[in-house]
Amino acid sequence: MATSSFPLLSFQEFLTGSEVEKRAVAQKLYNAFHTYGWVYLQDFGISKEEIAEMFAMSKKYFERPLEAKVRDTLNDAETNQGYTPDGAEANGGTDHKEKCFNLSVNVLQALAMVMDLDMNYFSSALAKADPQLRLLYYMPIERSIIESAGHARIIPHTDFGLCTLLFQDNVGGLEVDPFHTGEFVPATPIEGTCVINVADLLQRLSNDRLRSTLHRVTSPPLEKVGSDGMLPARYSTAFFVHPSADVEIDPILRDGEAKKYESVNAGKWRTMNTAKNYANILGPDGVKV
Ligand SMILES: O=C(O)CCC(=O)C(=O)O
Ligand SMILES: [Fe+2]
Repeated sequence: MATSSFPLLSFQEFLTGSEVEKRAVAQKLYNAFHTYGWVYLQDFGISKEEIAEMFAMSKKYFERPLEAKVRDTLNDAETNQGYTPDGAEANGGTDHKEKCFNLSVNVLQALAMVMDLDMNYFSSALAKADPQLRLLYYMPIERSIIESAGHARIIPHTDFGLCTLLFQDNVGGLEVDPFHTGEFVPATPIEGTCVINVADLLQRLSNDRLRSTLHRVTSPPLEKVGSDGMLPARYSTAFFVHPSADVEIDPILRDGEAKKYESVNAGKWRTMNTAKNYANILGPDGVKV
């Protein structure tokens, strides 16, 4: 089985174990998020078959003609739904979305346990949430293009919500720079796992105790590159967990700690970041006219 430089954790005992077992998993999760902002989770309550079905649906979606897909192009940063040239956010995966949502609430509840927050803190913050299941398709492309300056399959970024659940196929190319030093480490695909990363709002809420990880997608390992220098297609699915629009994210301080971030409104934060990410297609106001 492939291994990675990042912690790999079974979530089983958090889902079905005793209070003591739950707490032990929660602490490991917190430690991974504190040190790396990144964890591989195993036994998280979504079956291999369900994940395979999600990838099959994604493949079918992207195989449709471009004209059909562009009809659903993202046109409003506040709604933040639609096809974009980099990938797509599509409906039709409700079942999976619900499962991913339950998993994210569990993961956040585990963190709440260690952060001494009310156990319902995150389920309340997500009560009217509109999380997004993003289906990503990276088309086959020449390696020399991806590796030229300023190019990548997805450029280095942090995610801007609370956390992200990520399912990737076995192609590879996802890389993480946990310490923001410019040193990217492969986040190798590991069968039967999903990756969970901390995103900006959780970093702000924890006053930097949890790390929002810089990541990118670039060329996979050389053995995956064709003799013609072409990178194979790559599919992944990201599930972005974001609080309800009316929630204020104000850093939770420990005794004597200085506040590192101003409070932000989650709804405005999401619209602002979506508008910024898609400025090319939405224009400066975040709405296509
Ligand atoms: O495709 C991937 O593995 C990463 C996708 C990602 O980072 C994103 O959509 O924010
Ligand atoms: Fe990301």
